[in-house]
Amino acid sequence: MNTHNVPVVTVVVAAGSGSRLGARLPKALVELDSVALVRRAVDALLDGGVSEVVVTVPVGHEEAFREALAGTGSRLVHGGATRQESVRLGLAALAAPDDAVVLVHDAARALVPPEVVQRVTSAIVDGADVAVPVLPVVDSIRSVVGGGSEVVDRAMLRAVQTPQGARLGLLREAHEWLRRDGVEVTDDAAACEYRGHRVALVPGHRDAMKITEPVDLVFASALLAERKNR
Ligand SMILES: Nc1ccn([C@@H]2O[C@H](COP(=O)(O)OP(=O)(O)OP(=O)(O)O)[C@@H](O)[C@H]2O)c(=O)n1
Ligand SMILES: C[C@](O)(CO)[C@H](O)COP(=O)(O)O
Repeated sequence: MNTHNVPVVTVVVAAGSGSRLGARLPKALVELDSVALVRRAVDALLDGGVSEVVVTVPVGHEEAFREALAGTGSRLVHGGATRQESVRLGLAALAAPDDAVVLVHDAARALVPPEVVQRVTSAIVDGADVAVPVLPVVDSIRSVVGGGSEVVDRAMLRAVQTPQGARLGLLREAHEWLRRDGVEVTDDAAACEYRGHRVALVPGHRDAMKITEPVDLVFASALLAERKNR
């Protein structure tokens, strides 16, 4: 439920092919325990309090997405050639006012818990320009330099998840600037940072892992089974 006095809206980017997953279908339509990843992602955002949902979809799969999202009130728009382009097209399709909180979420992070959605929303309502959920890095990290490598202090590193939040007007403007300048970034926090905005970090969650390779579906299925015992 949204307890804030501004609308909270979302773009769920689902237009990728999922080449690393290697399924017959676009990745967002692949089912996890009989429910499409995109449906799980949209349901989690609705549980977290969003009121308007735009989903970017690949050309040629509109009907399958419509079926997967039946009853959610989602609007579908075609995505672009990159995630960044899909986000820009999705933002353009939202009807909410510029001061609405917008959350951009990867359909591939299908198991994001609603409390992460709420944390990101609250950070924006409380005044952050941009908010992203993060987790500490658990592996030792090396940076490849010249012919060798060197240790990086992992205490300083965080792995970034979605949803990423901002005010709708601010995020639209950031993406327009990237397009005008021909700059590619990997996420929406970096898009806002390009325009000089400050990024706030909130705690992410292991369940918001990005389903990328076939083994990730096995992990995700195990997480779902474990959730029933929580
Ligand atoms: N042109 C694109 C590319 C990606 N995405 C979305 O961005 C999210 C993160 O991308 P990723 O998980 O890397 O998905 P794919 O690009 O589909 O994967 P791959 O690189 O394995 O092809 C996904 O929900 C994906 O559907 C999108 O909407 N439009
Ligand atoms: C947005 C993201 O999921 C944050 O970790 C990530 O940057 C997407 O990158 P990808 O290369 O499109 O998977």
